Amino acid sequence: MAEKSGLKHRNHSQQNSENSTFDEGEHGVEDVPHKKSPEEEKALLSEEDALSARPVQIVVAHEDDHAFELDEAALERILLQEHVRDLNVVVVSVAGAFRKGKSFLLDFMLRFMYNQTSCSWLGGHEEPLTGFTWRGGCERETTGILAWSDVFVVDKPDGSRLFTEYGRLALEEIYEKPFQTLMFLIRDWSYPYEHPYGLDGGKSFLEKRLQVKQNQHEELQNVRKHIHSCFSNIGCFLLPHPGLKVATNPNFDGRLTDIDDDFKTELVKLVPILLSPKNLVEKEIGGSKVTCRDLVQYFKAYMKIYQGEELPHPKSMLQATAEANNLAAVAGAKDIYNKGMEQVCGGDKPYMAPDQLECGHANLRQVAVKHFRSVKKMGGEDFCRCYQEQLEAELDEAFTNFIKHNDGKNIFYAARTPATLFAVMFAMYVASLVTGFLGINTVAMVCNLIMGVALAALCLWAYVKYSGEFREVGSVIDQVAETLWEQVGDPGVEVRGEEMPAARLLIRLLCMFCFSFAWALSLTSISTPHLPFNVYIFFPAPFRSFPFYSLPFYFPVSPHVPLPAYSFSVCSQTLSPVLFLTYLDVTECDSPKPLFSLKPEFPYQPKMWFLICISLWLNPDSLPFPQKCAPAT
Ligand SMILES: Nc1nc2c(ncn2[C@@H]2O[C@H](COP(=O)(O)OP(=O)(O)OP(=O)(O)O)[C@@H](O)[C@H]2O)c(=O)[nH]1
Repeated sequence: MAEKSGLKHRNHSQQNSENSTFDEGEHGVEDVPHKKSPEEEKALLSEEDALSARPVQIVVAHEDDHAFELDEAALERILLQEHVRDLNVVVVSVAGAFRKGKSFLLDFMLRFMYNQTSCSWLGGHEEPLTGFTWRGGCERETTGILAWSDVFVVDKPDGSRLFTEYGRLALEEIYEKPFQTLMFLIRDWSYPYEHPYGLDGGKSFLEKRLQVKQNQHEELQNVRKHIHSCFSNIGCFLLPHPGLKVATNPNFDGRLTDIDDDFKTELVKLVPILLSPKNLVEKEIGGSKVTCRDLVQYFKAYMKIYQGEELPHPKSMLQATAEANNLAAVAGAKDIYNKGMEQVCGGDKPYMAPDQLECGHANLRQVAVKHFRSVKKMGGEDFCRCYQEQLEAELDEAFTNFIKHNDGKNIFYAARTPATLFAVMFAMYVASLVTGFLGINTVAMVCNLIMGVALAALCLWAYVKYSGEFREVGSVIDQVAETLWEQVGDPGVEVRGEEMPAARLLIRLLCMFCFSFAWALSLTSISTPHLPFNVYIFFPAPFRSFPFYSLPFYFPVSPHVPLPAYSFSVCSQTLSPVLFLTYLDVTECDSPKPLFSLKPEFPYQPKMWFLICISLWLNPDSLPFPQKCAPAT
């Protein structure tokens, strides 16, 4: 294979090399996919487009280690453009040994594609030839494979009834032939008196050359016998010599005035034979038309088998074709699924219920798999089943991304991380209080430490969300919180006969804590200053007149008595979650005080009431309703 490099420029510094012929050879392949749709035809045909378009290196040849590398991104930029990727592709390749004038010919083909509606597509007499880089001299110019960056969109005529009928009858035959059209182009043809220039002369010449003779080497005989069974259509074109200026003048830049008339006359016949819409042949592999998107898969598959030092075995080529064939069907089916899902829950669609999303996924998955199965593929049933499994796995993976995307639109989902971190902080706070109270200071310290870490994580997370920086750190925090949520959420905890995940319970408790704390702060307190430390017990307003108010607070408050001993519920069973906050202030008193005093100490706290509102909103059924309360005696 060979070559095209550099952008649109030309090097005329070297002289043209010795005469050579166009033929199929082991060197040089340059591919130009072609297409057209009516709306875009005009735009595409404009000269401006031609100026912005350029050759793109899609296969890079590493000459040192004799390896080829596919530039997937470059190929995808060309073939996966929105307006062409699903259209059937026509591939026009010019292959031949180096220095044979492939780029030169391709540049005339480009002129035709950009100006095919005009009869003077060949160009101005003094106009230098541009497009693929070409030059004179004996050193090779192009390496690897280049493709033209513009994909031409062409409306193929339907053809006459006869043509379709022929196509139908020939279908079976075409299916069996792996390749479509092969055109031998013989340049510098010097014997027009034996075989005239052009297609007819080429045909008679080729027939003679492809005759099988007994005295030929067996291998030559085999090539001649098999070539017709490989290609649906074989042709030959005899092109005259372009003239001495083309071949020997180092300053020749492709202008028509320097090219012989005979050559130009035949060129004007040759290019439309190859490129006029009615002559274009859509690429078919295994009997199915290949789209631009499929072509990407074929490139990838074939490049894999060309990695080795040796030419690939025909069997591995067939396998690569079957592989690419299936991969192309997978890509097509995935595209159907993705487009469908975009309609269902795309970026501009609002959050949707998970079960509806699941339902949409199930339907589209079925459609995609059906499409995959309906596409004609090579490799047999077992081979195809592997790819169907791959497709199903990829669709399921895509679905998990759609779920994430959908969840991202749910503001409550977004609040999961801070809620989890907040719950951790709260749990650690309570644990440190209890363990500290019990004198297990090491554990209390660890709990405090975890609380500090959770707080730091919460602040960091808030910063990441606000600034959009350190997103990786943010996603790690999200992941840890998610895991915690799932881990804690898994084991169900029964609360009032209701199965409740532990995470939800934790949040519920948190709400209750906020509520009670806020409530208590705004109410009456009792202090017990006769003790070595103050004890504040806050009662909600509705219970202010209850008899136990007058009880002497003579609790054996000591660091060895667990905190829950000081907490008590006065509500009936129906309102069990009512929580009275016992707040212990362990600062020592300076002087002896009366046994206890009853005084409204805390001013009204607006912020706390705000918290109550939030608690109510988040979890209304966990809140106490004092008016219904039947206090315990
Ligand atoms: N004799 C002759 N020379 C030609 C013909 N067509 C092009 N040339 C000349 O051949 C030389 C090589 O042309 P290129 O188009 O660069 O050839 P290429 O096959 O692309 O070469 P590489 O990029 O090295 O593979 C140039 O000087 C052309 O002017 C032809 O039909 N006959």
